[in-house]
Amino acid sequence: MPDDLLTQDAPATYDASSIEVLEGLEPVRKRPGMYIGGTDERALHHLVAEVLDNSMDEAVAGHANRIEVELHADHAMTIRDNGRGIPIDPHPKFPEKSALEVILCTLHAGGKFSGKAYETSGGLHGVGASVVNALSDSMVVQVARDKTLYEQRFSRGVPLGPVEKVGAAPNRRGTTVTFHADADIFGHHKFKPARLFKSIRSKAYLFSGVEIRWKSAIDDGETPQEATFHFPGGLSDYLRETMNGASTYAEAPFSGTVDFQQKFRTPGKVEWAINWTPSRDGFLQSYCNTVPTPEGGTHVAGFWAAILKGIKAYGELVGNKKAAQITREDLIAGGCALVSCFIREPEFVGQTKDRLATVEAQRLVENAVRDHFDNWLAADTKSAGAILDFLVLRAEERMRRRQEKETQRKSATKKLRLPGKLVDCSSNTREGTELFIVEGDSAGGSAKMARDRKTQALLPLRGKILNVLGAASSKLGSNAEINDLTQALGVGLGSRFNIDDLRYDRIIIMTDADVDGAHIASLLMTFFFTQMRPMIDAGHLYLACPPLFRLTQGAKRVYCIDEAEKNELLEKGIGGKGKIDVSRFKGLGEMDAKDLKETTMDPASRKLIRVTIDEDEPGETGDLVERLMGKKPELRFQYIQENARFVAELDV
Ligand SMILES: Nc1ncnc2c1ncn2[C@@H]1O[C@H](COP(=O)(O)OP(=O)(O)OP(=O)(O)O)[C@@H](O)[C@H]1O
Ligand SMILES: [Mg+2]
Ligand SMILES: [Mg+2]
Repeated sequence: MPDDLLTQDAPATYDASSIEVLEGLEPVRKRPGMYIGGTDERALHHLVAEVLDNSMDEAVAGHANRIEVELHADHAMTIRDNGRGIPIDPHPKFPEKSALEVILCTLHAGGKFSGKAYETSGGLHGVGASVVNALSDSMVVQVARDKTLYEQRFSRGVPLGPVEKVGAAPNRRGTTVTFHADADIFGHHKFKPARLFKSIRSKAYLFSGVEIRWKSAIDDGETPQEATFHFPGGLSDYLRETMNGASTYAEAPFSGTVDFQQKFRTPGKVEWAINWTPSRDGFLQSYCNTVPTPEGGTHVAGFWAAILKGIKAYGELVGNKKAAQITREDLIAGGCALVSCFIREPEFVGQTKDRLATVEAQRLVENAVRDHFDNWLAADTKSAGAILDFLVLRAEERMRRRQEKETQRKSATKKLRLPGKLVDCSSNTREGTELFIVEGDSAGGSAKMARDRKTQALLPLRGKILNVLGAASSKLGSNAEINDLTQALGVGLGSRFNIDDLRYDRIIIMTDADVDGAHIASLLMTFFFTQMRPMIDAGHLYLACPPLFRLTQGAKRVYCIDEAEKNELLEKGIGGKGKIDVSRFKGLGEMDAKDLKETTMDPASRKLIRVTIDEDEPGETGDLVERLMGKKPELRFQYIQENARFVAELDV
């Protein structure tokens, strides 16, 4: 599409009045971590993602079809699109300022809150552009609109002058942002051409309606200094490229696109591609509105649910009884998958948008993929058979391994000296067993009655365990609480840790829903992270989510995780008769066994959070420990709080 065609299509309603202001700018330079997850290399590259995402949003909304990304010799970055251009007319709320200035100098100013100017955008907070501006020692924004070229310059978030007309732009429109990251913030970190190249290329795969041009003045010896990306083949091409010639069970990947509008009468779509291979570990890369979500989220949960249900149903259809044993774990092991969804008003965890939290996405993606998968399996019986056999094999292997461990556990249990206060479960196999690490003895009381004796064990911990990050390893061995814990788990510390010795399937930290509880949980997580990391990697560590409130109305009883949920329910009503009675649990000990079981312990009704670590980014893990254990308790608490609200990775 040539530029002028796009110009004619642009609706007249996208102007300053579509930009809403919710709050003022200030803390970005003081606390960059809050907005871009740190000040390291990953955070630096996130600046480019923010500006590029804004151009991608223009493209996905149908207003731009070309984006140029350029890395200059001085490490400044330019991102240019041929979209509508950021509005430059005076903003209705601040008549003395242009919308451009409001957008770049105000947090929470944006055109993506209402869905009027954009339908399914990656941007949603109205924060990205202003954050990049605040963290750049120089930023120049040029807007070509109405045949005129406008420009405004900034330094560290402060305008150096008003927006000015700098020339004519008869055949051009769009936004050009050039910024230079502030070394006061990012220190010695510099842009890496290879990293930029990779993320830009993936953007082009995610939206075939855009052409992205890459240019770099810096030669790293491996990355092309110029390239043009346009991939009409979308995700299945991307998957083929990513799998890099590995042999696969299906001849062609199972891939497709479903338009939610057509199918469910709601805006958005999902695109996916998956194939299984014997020759490498599986992976899943997920995106929402072209924003990478390395930690997955609801769209990913929906995707795996569709695949799992589909393959099991197919197994039943062809009379393969063993298909019923397949779990999500088996699917993931050799499955290489890409999932990209576009939804309206996505909810992410944090400004770096690592995880999608929109509940709706799970149902939409699952339903969309499920139909297609059933048809695909039925149509290509050769591939379907090969995949089914492979997955059944994986399931059997997994069960055999577990069996071996169970036998080991039995004999290990006899030999082991178990701590006196451990309330063990009666099952003598590891499969399906859980250890609840509970805070305080009083909680232990109701937990004892609430537990399932066969599969649920309890270990009450008294007081706060040693702040192990500060302690030398030699001190660890002499700490009584830590000794009890490692004995109960059946494992050694650090290099002596062997995951096969683990005596339980799930280790669940269950602490009060208050600051102290959060502190203890973070101490424990840090301890596990530094001493028993493979246990976290293999997905054995969980946080329980005890509720904070109980609402009773006549015979009706409901529980709420936090203040917000309580208020919402009080407003909506809970469907009982008479007055609503609110009780707040000060700690686990205040809950009776029935409450505790129903809300926190019973696998049928509880919520659990699986503790995970983002492996991709080396900077990340350090951050986690720092955030959990650093000098600021409020950050720790925030971490727990943020995560405690997220319940997408529900217990099954
Ligand atoms: N390249 C662009 N073309 C057109 N409008 C833009 C462009 N970049 C930014 N905008 C406008 O500026 C607003 C603010 O951008 P900003 O990145 O600060 O927030 P956002 O994209 O709304 O949300 P997020 O903080 O999640 O990125 C956008 O909502 C959009 O209206
Ligand atoms: Mg944005
Ligand atoms: Mg903004």
